[in-house]
Amino acid sequence: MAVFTAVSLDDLTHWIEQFPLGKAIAIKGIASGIENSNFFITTERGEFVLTIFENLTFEQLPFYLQLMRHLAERGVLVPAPVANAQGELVVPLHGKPAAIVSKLDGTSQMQPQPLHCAAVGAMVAQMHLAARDFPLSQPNLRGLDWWTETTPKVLPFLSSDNAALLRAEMAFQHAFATGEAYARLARGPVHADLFRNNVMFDGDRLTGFFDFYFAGCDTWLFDLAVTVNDWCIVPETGVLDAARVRAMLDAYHAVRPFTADEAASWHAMLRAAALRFWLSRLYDFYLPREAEMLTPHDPSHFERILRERIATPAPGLFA
Ligand SMILES: Nc1ncnc2c1ncn2[C@@H]1O[C@H](COP(=O)(O)OP(=O)(O)OP(=O)(O)O)[C@@H](O)[C@H]1O
Ligand SMILES: N[C@@H](CCO)C(=O)O
Repeated sequence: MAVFTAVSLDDLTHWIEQFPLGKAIAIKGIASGIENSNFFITTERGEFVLTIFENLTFEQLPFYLQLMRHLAERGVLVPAPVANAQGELVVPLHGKPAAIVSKLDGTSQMQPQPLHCAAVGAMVAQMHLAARDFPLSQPNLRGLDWWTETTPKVLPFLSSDNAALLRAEMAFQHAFATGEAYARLARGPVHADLFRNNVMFDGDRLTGFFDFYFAGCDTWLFDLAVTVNDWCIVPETGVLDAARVRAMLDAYHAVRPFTADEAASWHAMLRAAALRFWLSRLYDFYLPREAEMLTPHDPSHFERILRERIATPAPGLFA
C-alpha cells in the first residue's frame, strides 16, 4: 500500500484502546500497493495489519470484512478481522474507515512454479464454494459498469491504436456479458484481484489470500481468469505458460468441476480480465490521487496481455 493518510504512534495509541490488543508498540507504513493506506502494527498481542480505506465507504466495508470472517471460519486461509469492544470491524480513524486484520506469515511468491499455481487454484475453488452461503451481496465495483464509466475518461490520453483497441474490446465485452452462456455461469462472492502480491507462501506452503477490497459478486470464471493472467504468464510478454495454466486449472477443476458454459466462455473471460486491469491502470496512471508514497503500476503490461489474449486461442479449461 501507499500511505495516503499518515498515522503516528501517538494517533494509534489512543485509537487502539477500543480493541482487545493491548498497548500499541510500533507502526510502520507499507509502501507497496495503490488503493488504501496500510501499516504493520505491533501491539502487546502481536503483529497486525491496519488498513485505512481511501475510496471505500462505511456502507461498502462490512461486505469485505464479513466475507473474510466467513471464509476464515470455513477453513479458507485469509486474514481474520479483529472486532473492537462493541463488536465493530470497521471504525473511523482520521475520519476515514479503518480495520485491523491478523498478519499472515510468509511472503509473496513472485516467481511461481506449477506447484504454487496448483495450490492457488485449489484454494480459489475452495473459496468460491465456501462463499456460496455468504449472506451479504455487493456487485464487483470494478465490473462492466465501471469499465463503461471509465473508458471515456481515459480515451483522450491514448494513442489512436490503443483507443481503437479499447473501443473494440469494450464492444466485444458488452456483447459477451449480455449473451446466453454468460447468463448461465456460476457466480458468487469472488476476490477479483488475486495477483501474486495478494497471496502469501511460507516456502511452498500457501499461507493465505489477502487484500479482499476489490471483492464482489461476479462469475467464478472471471476470478480465475484474473488469477491466471497474473500467475501463469511469461511476465515480459504476457504469453500464457502451459504448465502453470494446466496446474492451476486442473487443481481448481478437481475441487469444483467446470461446466461446458464455462469452457465456452473461457477465452472471452481471459480478455475481460485483461481489460479490467488495463483500464484501472490507465485510470490510476493518467488520473492519479495524491500519496505520500506511491508505486504506480504499468498500464502497458495489460495492454500487451489483452492483445496477446485476443490473438491467441485459450488453453482448454478442462480435458
Ligand atoms: N494480512 C496481511 N498479512 C501480512 N501482510 C499483509 C497483510 N495485508 C497486507 N499485507 C502487506 O501489505 C502490502 C500491501 O497490502 P495490499 O496488497 O492490501 O495493498 P493494496 O494497496 O490493496 O495493494 P494492491 O496494489 O494489491 O491493491 C502487501 O504486499 C503485504 O506485504
Ligand atoms: N492488482 C492490481 C492493483 C490493484 O489491486 C494491479 O496490478 O493493477
